[in-house]
Amino acid sequence: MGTPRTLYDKIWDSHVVDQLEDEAYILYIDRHLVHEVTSPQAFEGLRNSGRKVRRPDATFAVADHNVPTKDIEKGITDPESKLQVDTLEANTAEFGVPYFSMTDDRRGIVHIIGPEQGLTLPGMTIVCGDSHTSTHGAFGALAHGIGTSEVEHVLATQTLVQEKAKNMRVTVHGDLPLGVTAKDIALAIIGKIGTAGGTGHVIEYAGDAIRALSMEGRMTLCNMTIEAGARAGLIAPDETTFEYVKGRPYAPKAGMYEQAVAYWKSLSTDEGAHFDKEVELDASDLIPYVTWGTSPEDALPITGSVPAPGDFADEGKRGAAERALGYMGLTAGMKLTDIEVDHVFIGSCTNGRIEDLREVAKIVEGKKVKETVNAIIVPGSGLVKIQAEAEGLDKIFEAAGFEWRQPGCSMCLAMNADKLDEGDRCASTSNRNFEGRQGRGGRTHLVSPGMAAAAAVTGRLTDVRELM
Ligand SMILES: CC(C)[C@H](C(=O)O)[C@@H](O)C(=O)O
Ligand code: SF4
Repeated sequence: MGTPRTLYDKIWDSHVVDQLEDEAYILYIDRHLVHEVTSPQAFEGLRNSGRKVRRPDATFAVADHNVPTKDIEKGITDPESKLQVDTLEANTAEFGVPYFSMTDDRRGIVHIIGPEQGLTLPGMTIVCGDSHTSTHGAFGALAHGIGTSEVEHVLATQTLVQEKAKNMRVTVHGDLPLGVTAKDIALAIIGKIGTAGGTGHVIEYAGDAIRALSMEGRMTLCNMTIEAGARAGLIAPDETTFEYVKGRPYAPKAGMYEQAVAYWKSLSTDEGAHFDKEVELDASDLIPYVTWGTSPEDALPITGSVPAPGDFADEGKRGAAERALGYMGLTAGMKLTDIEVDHVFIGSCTNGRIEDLREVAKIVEGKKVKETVNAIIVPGSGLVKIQAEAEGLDKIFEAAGFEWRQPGCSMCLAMNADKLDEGDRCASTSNRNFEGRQGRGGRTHLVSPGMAAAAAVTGRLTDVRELM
């Protein structure tokens, strides 16, 4: 028996190809996901040096950030967006990289289609030129974002130079109360440890509340791990994971699947393995969360009030709070439930999956979106859209007054036509509430899908439990 190892240690050890000097290692990459924003210079670099893509079969591309969510049949009108998507299409054709085009039903946000297609599997190393690659850690894969020069390196060599991160464990005990979701767990954790709380670490999530989460919920939680500053998030694979993966287009087929499961079962942290940092939470203490400021750590239970700068002991935090209150147009002390919204955005790689849409449908069925609110629902992929329509969810949404769109990143970061205007206030199921994130001067409150649905109906931030 060797030293007990964490799940992160195990995946790391099985992918180290070589050690360079100091702390730098060459890590083998099993899956490389590519989108249009961070890949153009990488392909250009390959072309300039006359290199090929080393493993096109381990690479997969899709356009998501710049795609319109309306009238996609008419193509992209914005010239910059069109150029980026056309460039990805041309590069994938030239280098032989598999690609779902803008008219393919299987397209969507890269972090939604990876799992959906079975491209994301337990024990893998997965990278993408995108910070929310942490999403795939929900499968017990070591998954993280990389920069464009690293995208080129991985395309050329199928390896990445990395330093090993430290181990951190976040344990969530107990059962989640009614109306509380994975999104609330994520916001509660970031509210507690801050956006630098995970810096230099890979976070493994453990505990009964995590085990009870669906794959969708686990993806939501791992997605937001990057907002806690960590390199990656991990959840050990279990029966929930194996069931989800089974039968997916790129997953191991019968025979191979059983062998794979036998291996995946070894992917958990050994008893007594060392964690450099431990955080514990009790799920039964949680209620629905919302952010009031311009950082994901500005998260509070919906029953709370907007804080005053003086509430923060740290001088830097006081200054940040003052600026955030100004930008958000909020007064210290006001109740969070008195904040009125004029937009609701439901979608993104955080909460654009089928389970999220079912949650929304449950809340809004038979109700109306408040007339002052502009509410859009953007499925995370074409397959999520098809599934939702097969279940009649689109009819429920449209009857309530939501706009039902085509898949893409959309108003999560406003690289396409879906944007907030100056001063607009939005309850959003996405992951970032930075200044200008959803459009210049736009104000974002991060919430779960149920909370977004509740805000759409009442026109203000609302405790979803009142509508259940
Ligand atoms: C455009 C892309 C590089 C970016 C990221 O890395 O996360 C985007 O997806 C985001 O969510 O801000
Ligand atoms: S949905 Fe948002 S967070 Fe996710 S990849 Fe797209 S822009 Fe980034």
